[in-house]
Amino acid sequence: MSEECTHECSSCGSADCSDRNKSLIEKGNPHSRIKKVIGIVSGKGGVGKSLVTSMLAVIMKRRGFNVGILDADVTGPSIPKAFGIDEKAASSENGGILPVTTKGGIKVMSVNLLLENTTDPVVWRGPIISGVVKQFWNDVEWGDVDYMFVDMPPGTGDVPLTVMQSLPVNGLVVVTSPQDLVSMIVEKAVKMAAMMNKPILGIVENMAYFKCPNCNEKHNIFGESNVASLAGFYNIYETAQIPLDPQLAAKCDKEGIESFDNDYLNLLAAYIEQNA
Ligand SMILES: Nc1ncnc2c1ncn2[C@@H]1O[C@H](COP(=O)(O)OP(=O)(O)OP(=O)(O)O)[C@@H](O)[C@H]1O
Repeated sequence: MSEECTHECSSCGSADCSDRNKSLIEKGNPHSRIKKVIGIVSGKGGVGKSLVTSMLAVIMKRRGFNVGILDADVTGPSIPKAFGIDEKAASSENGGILPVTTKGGIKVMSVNLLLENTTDPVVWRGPIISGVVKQFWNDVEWGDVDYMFVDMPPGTGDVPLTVMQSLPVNGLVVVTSPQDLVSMIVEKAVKMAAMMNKPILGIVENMAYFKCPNCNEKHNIFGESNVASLAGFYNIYETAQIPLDPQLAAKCDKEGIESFDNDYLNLLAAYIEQNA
């Protein structure tokens, strides 16, 4: 328990109190049986968090598990597009919401599966957005899910904090770009995880290098990587690198992420299976 704890959870400002975090965990839907929850976080937006969430989900599905993706990035939802989902979420006979299942059998819930027009902006304040994420947990009938990947909002603000406190997150994967590593933005995400008592299962350095299709040489466009030293400093065992890859971008942006064929995240997925 934190030294600052006032034993009054509704007004106490201590973010690192384990009792407080436990008490805020949502119950979930009676028709959901979710075994492990893995949050995918980043220090800032646009570094490839949705891409990593989607790839890890696809790998776990290929390994034979029941997989779900809860798109908690409510103002910038990218998951339905990556999987080419056109349909809308339907209501269940129990009055809950049913997730949409991808071609490959992954269950997905995202605000874009509820909006009439997917290009409509979500202009909601933090507490409303946090409420939506809790509804995705409590009102969606997920059924059997071995691994639930949560695409978290970027940064260390109100909504990621609520997600970490409200969902029973077993571990986090931090996604970073090479520039983030230098600017220390990623360390804020790493330190937030420690404050919330959430283990970091791995760091993914995205857009780490470019491999020339002509000469096959690796180019460190943004300089030498220091992901290994950062991971060592914070005792994070597993690191992975994803290069800048136009084919991957095409799959992510044009509805084909389930057909990717690289092994960039295979070791991290195996580590998650063993340790989450
Ligand atoms: N390794 C990569 N190679 C090529 N393009 C990439 C790579 N990683 C991500 N991209 C592209 O960068 C864009 C942003 O990726 P993505 O949506 O996964 O980021 P994000 O961190 O989830 O963003 P946001 O925080 O806005 O939700 C996408 O168009 C994606 O295709």
